[in-house]
Amino acid sequence: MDYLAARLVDGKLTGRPVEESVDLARIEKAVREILIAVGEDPDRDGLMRTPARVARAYAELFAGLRVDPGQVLTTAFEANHEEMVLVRDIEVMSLCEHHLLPFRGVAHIGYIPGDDGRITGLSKLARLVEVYARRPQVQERLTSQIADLLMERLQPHGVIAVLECEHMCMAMRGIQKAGAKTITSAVRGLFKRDAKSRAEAMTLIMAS
Ligand SMILES: Nc1nc2c(ncn2[C@@H]2O[C@H](COP(=O)(O)OP(=O)(O)OP(=O)(O)O)[C@@H](O)[C@H]2O)c(=O)[nH]1
Ligand SMILES: [Zn+2]
Repeated sequence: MDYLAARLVDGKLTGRPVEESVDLARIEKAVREILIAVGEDPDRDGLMRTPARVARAYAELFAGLRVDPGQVLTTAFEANHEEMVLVRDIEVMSLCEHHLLPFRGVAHIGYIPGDDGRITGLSKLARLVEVYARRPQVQERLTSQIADLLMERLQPHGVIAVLECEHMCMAMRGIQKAGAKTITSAVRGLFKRDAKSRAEAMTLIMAS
């Protein structure tokens, strides 16, 4: 099942399409207005169905607003693993909340399991990124939300989240600097207290 075309209810994915929970008609109306405002003819052939398409696209792109991120981390295993777990290069695609233009790049997420050795499924880290990324975002908040939820739900010794993204609002418009990468990090627990652990994680993250 396509995760983004579904909703999490009580920790289970339901087949309910995200379209059901956004006001498609209202988005359509707004997009039609935008087309008129920029000097286009919303009734010409190529644009006739655009407001409806954009509405469906937004329903998908903002699907994370209607998903409880905590539900993503319900699967945890007792593994007695006490060393760092790090998943690198998780694809990130989001929309900046200032311009509603995309920013994209990668996330690297690491954690050191807590005393109970509890770990989560690796895919859950990517799902967590997805839930928070599919909302109007700023990269800093996206980064800290990921770290904070992992700390809260997994109760590990520490979490580190590093995101490297390119923002289309800096590339396509405004200052027009394509290729500039923004790197944000959120360190929690042991990674914050212990420079050696943090350096070890950063070395693994930055290794190509
Ligand atoms: N900190 C942060 N800034 C962001 C992010 N995404 C976009 N921005 C910035 O948000 C700022 C909004 O600035 P404003 O001056 O209010 O808007 P603007 O006139 O469109 O700004 P310019 O992009 O400089 O033309 C810009 O500097 C963007 O580069 C993000 O994820 N984090
Ligand atoms: Zn922006």
